[in-house]
Amino acid sequence: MILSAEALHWSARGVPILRDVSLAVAQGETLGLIGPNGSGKSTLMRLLAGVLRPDAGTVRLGGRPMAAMRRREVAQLLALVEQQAETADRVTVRDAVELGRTPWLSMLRPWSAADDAIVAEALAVVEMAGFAARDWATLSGGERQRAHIARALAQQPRVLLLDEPTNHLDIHHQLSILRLVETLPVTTVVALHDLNQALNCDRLGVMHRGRLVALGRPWEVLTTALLRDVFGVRAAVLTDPTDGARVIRFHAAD
Ligand SMILES: Nc1ncnc2c1ncn2[C@@H]1O[C@H](COP(=O)(O)OP(=O)(O)OP(=O)(O)O)[C@@H](O)[C@H]1O
Repeated sequence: MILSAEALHWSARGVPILRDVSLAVAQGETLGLIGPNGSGKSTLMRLLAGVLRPDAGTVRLGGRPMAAMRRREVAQLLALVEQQAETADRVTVRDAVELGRTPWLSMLRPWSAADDAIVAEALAVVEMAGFAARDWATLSGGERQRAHIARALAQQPRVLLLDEPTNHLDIHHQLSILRLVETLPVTTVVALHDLNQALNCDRLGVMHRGRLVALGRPWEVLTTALLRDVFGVRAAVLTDPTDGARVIRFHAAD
């Protein structure tokens, strides 16, 4: 398993936020994390990324306890794109994306043309090549989100953690980012609110009140009973006549 969590607990000022969460993500897999607002998705992402330390339990990256790894080692293997992540300094988009190369640079391995190429490629795949010289502060919310993803890609991680990556994006860019996530040769954990988009993940984990209450293949997890009990909605499954794909339509619970 490339990334795993065993019995994670995390509290904020004595209030339990995450309780007894265990999961394992296989190499190359896309695991979707879903759950209502405040259910613990972002907290779990931050624990998996090593940004937060669990009060109890262990996160392993490539089989090794993350707590025993150096920050640089973790950053060479794993990148996190947080929700509403901000870059406060006055920088260009290219500067911000170049930061993704930091874990790979050293006195013996200074910036090179290869790094320029990696940064250019990362900007291109999120359709931001034309924005490289722009001031970060002038970007729209969706352009920032795509530039943050470019920064994470420039890091060339083996594991990519994306917290609501389609937030702020128009429908074209939502679909292109999700397609990118599916096709990237990396292991991905992605928190999503759109349950129809989540259906494309290999597996889904469902957070509810700080616990992981379901984990499995999307159609096995998203039962009408779970949608009612966890999300408080009534669901109807429809079939798209153009390609036979199933989609879920949601109604307020009766
Ligand atoms: N540092 C903190 N101090 C106090 N409470 C916190 C802290 N961090 C998170 N929480 C609380 O923990 C709960 C889980 O938050 P989290 O951000 O993980 O939820 P989420 O599932 O990502 O929600 P959303 O879908 O709204 O983004 C929330 O009730 C939140 O208010």
